Amino acid sequence: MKTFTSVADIGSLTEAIAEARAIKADRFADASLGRNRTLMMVFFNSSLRTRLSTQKAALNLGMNVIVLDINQGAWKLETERGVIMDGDKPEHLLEAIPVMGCYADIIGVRAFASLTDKKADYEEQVINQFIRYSGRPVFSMEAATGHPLQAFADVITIEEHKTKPRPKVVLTWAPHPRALPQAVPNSFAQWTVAAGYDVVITHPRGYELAPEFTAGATIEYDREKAFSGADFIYAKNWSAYADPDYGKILSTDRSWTVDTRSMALTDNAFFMHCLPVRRNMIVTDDVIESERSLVIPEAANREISAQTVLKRMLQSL
Ligand SMILES: NCCC[C@H](NC(=O)CCC(=O)O)C(=O)O
Ligand SMILES: NC(=O)OP(=O)(O)O
Repeated sequence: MKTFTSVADIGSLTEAIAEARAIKADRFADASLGRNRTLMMVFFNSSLRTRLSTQKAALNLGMNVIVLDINQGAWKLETERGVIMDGDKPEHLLEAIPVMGCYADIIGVRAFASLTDKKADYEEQVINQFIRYSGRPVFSMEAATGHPLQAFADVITIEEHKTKPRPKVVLTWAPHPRALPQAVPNSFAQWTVAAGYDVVITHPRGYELAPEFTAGATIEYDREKAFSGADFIYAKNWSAYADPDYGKILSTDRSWTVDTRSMALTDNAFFMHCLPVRRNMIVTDDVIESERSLVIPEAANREISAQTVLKRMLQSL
């Protein structure tokens, strides 16, 4: 595997899930595969889980790991070509990327959406430059439009907890005080449809996601109807995708907060969220602390999704 940015890169999802479960059963089976190989993780944005779980996965495979926080200690990077660099950014991505490629065998990139330039975001201009100019296999640690390591971990988690072959999986928008990217819901929709689940997406009008990510899912504006009979509730905030409101907050309606009343509409559903989560905005304390909450198992499976991807990339070197 040379790139990992979308579900298409993983090939057969059934095989990938089986491989992930085998890795989980014996995570040190390939402890020498990464010997003398270096993972470089490049962060343009903050992280807790991705940083720790991906490093842990690399260590399980015997790799060395370098972490670069672009906004803490590195030169500020210009990302656009043609800009006269007389401002506050001393280095251009077009030099920085091949330099990073000199020191790494595999590169992971976290670069969130700007939420101001929809074209640049949906063309994935930052991670695509890494793919083009680093000369190394590159994987997304959440880029502008997707978070595939999270969605892969979420699908592994659903596989571990489902009690029917085709569970009803509901992605629900929930309120948040800041404008957040569409990356997590985009990937969650893409991967759960690929996994063959009955996928329903519910949100206030105006929050429609990009159709290329939601194809195969049902959009249900009636939240009660969406929650009815659900086996899994996956909550997430995102900002508007549709023009002219791209990147904007259209609602902070707290009647969309997931609480015990809305969970009572479901078929005793599990609650899921990628974390970090704002309690009592996205979900109440009671629901996230309930025995049906899967937020910690999801985070634990981030090590497994990362290890599956790194293993395949190491095998391709
Ligand atoms: N990687 C998981 C989510 C990352 C990001 N959340 C955030 O930025 C939350 C920040 C806050 O709550 O202020 C997102 O939604 O894409
Ligand atoms: N879920 C997730 O990606 O968490 P971090 O942003 O903390 O890495």
